[in-house]
Amino acid sequence: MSEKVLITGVRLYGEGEPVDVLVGDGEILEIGDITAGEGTDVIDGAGQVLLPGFVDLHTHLREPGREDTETIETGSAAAALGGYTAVFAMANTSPVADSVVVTDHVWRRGQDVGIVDVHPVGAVTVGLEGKQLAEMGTMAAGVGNVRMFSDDGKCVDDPLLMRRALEYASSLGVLIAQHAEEPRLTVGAVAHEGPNAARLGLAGWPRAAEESIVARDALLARDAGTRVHICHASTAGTVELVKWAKGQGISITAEVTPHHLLLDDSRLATYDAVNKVNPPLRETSDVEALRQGLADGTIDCVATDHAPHAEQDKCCEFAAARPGMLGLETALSIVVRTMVEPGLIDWRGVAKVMSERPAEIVGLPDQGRPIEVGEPANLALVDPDASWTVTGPALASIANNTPYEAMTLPGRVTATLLRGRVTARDGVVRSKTDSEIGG
Ligand SMILES: NC(=O)N[C@@H](CC(=O)O)C(=O)O
Ligand SMILES: [Zn+2]
Ligand SMILES: [Zn+2]
Repeated sequence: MSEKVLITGVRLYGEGEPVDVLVGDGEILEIGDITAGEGTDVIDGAGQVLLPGFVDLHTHLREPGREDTETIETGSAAAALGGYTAVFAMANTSPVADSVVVTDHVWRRGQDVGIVDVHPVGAVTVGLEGKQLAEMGTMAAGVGNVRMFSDDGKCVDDPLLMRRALEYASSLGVLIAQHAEEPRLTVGAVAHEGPNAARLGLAGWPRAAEESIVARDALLARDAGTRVHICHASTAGTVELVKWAKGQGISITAEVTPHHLLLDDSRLATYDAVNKVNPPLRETSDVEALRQGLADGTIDCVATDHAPHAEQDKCCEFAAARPGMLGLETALSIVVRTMVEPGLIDWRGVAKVMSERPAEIVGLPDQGRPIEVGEPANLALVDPDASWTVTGPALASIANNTPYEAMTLPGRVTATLLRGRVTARDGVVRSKTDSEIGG
């Protein structure tokens, strides 16, 4: 019944001789020298690299509540165009995803759209208020099968509450992801605390606000015997602390965003709030440490922290603007620029940090799988030699707040397959009903 797709002359993980890959019934059926059968959809993979579909542990889709900036549908389109086959939608929506009603809605809506698996992230605390634990067990037991909990946007700063959350997570077998920001150290803060912020007269967000929570949570995870996941690591000190904790045998994982791998706080000189993000863009020494940490495995994976914001929430005074930037469609290209081009990782490494490790961290059995016969056909096809120029309005997201406006970036996702179905191809999204979305 389902259509077969044949990707011809492609190099798996960018390695070895080109092969043909036949996909059908949601699986990889055959790898080798294959002649297309009648009715088979053929994708010319010559010169291209085949990778497992990407998994984003950190996405903001804004539905419910801010559908003027992104919906599950438009965010799914952006994800498919970016090579993603699964994304985790953070809980800081309105209403907050702190109940099974909301988390199940997000899952169902994602499945209805059907172009990427949208996994709901449940809130750790009711209303993200940091006072009372949300009903994690009920959310985990829902249709949405919530396996990650986070108050992202806010830090679970109360150490006792964080300790309890980790204990519950342990018995439920779910992951707690922490937005590490000691709020007492970031009152009014809008930019990385350093010479640039001082010169520009912007209130500083010190590295210690992040690092003190990372250190504390590593110790809490040690005592609870549970894993803690650190969202959007942004400082050299965080890399050192995660390395230390792993060395102690503590169960800790960490992600880095594409923007923290590329950009630094020298961008703030224009006062353009497109560069405002939490945690803030840091210094070149931090960028370098994050790249090294990702290359050596201290930092486990790349996560976009895709954060759409409306024009009126960005085009205002720097201090008043909302933090966050788009990331789904540009992530692969930024990883190519910051990690592949300088020789820090190869395509096998891209598969690891954008697909395999995130799938493992959160326990998704059908994602980040090897490209082998019998495995689920969740795939991203990448043209390593392509380059493209980013413009906000051309992205599938409703919001336009990309920090890469007018930049020409290397590497482009040319096709994405979710369970054997082509969800994006040559910049066009294919919904379940084959109508076009976004663009
Ligand atoms: N990263 C951001 O600057 N903003 C995120 C929240 C968050 O990830 O902390 C958002 O929801 O807009
Ligand atoms: Zn955050
Ligand atoms: Zn976030």
